[in-house]
Amino acid sequence: MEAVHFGAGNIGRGFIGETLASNGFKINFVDVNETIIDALNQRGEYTITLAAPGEGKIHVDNVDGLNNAKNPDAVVKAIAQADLVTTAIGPKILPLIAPLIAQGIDARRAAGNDTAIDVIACENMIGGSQSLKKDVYSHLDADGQAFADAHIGFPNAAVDRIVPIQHHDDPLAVSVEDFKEWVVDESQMKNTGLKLKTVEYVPDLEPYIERKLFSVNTGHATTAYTGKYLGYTTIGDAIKDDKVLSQVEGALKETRSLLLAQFENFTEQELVDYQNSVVNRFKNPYISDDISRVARTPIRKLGYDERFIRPIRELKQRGLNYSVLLDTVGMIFKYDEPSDDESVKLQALLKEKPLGDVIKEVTGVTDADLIAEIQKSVESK
Ligand SMILES: NC(=O)c1ccc[n+]([C@@H]2O[C@H](COP(=O)([O-])OP(=O)(O)OC[C@H]3O[C@@H](n4cnc5c(N)ncnc54)[C@H](O)[C@@H]3O)[C@@H](O)[C@H]2O)c1
Ligand SMILES: O=P(O)(O)OC[C@@H](O)[C@@H](O)[C@H](O)[C@H](O)CO
Repeated sequence: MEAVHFGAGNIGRGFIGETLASNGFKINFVDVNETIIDALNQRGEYTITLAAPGEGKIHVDNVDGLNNAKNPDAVVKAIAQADLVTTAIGPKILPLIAPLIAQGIDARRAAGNDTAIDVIACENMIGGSQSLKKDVYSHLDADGQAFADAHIGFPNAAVDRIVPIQHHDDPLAVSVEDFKEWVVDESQMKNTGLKLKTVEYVPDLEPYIERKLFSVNTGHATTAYTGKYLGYTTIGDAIKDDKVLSQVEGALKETRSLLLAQFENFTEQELVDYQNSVVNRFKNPYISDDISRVARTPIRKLGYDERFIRPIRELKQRGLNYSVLLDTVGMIFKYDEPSDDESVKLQALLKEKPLGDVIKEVTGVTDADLIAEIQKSVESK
């Protein structure tokens, strides 16, 4: 079996690659990073190290690399023959790879390959694969869309494993935490006969992606932005500070109350245990994770359906408390990191325009009361 995986970065090599290889796939990694693609082609294998006691090794082989900037035709050809397509490339990049996936689908149609296949976006976002589907469909004509309706699934997914920026001489080496979780919405699959070992298939992903995004990612981002505000540079150092820890616990208590109000899938105790284990993962002494990675792209993280604004909106709608989340949003607007284009853009916007306008622009919030509350939070920092 062959998989085409877009994004040979941290989570791509450090989690998706491991899972696909252990399920017997040959993996065609697609990326624009020449160093990584060349190394994959030269060696056809790489090693994952577990950032845990004993530092166990996982060997991934039967891999190669395709450079989509230099050789897009090879990517189209690979999709035409693939049994599975996955991505871990970042939400903002999905629209950029959609034309190639559409061409791959057209190539399957032209070759009469009507074997069902799924395209799974493994990104930190709600509705990632379905959002990619929209982008892909905008590059297909009516016949291509009908073919895709019949044979190509875009099941949403949630993936969870902390994989920091890597600092090794070997460009393929990747150090990851032991914990891993990959959940797929089986109701949106077309190739239901292909279920990967160690991946969980659920009839409705919403509770799982929201539990993940509003626990792991809200908690992680709260650690990062509060940590940066207090002068830290790594997640491990920040979470040792009681002020940071109590901000994280407060934010998670608020998202927990929302998850409990929304879903019947989890008991309060299950959510407490889940969120405690999440916070313990941030304390993992075997990992050094830069705040600049976890806080990256602050404008994306302030988005309408993202890890702060969505729970705040939904808590407000239910009359539940969101004061710690709101306080953290104030710190995101202060996030000033010259190496991060979105941070630079946000700080420039704040200089150019009235605060209320910037809040509307980046969060998409239209509720005047909530805009005023966010404004007050930013001004308090
Ligand atoms: N790292 C984690 O802990 C983690 C965990 C779960 C989910 N995620 C999600 O996975 C996605 C990737 O995150 P990451 O940490 O692996 O990032 P990363 O930067 O390490 O990897 C992204 C890869 O995409 C490649 N890329 C960028 N633009 C491209 C293009 N136009 N065409 C082809 N390749 C391109 C980059 O070269 C890079 O190798 C994000 O959505 C992230 O939220 C990350
Ligand atoms: O990848 P982002 O920028 O959406 O979020 C940064 C981190 O919180 C994230 O990558 C986590 O490490 C990951 O989601 C853990 O599963």
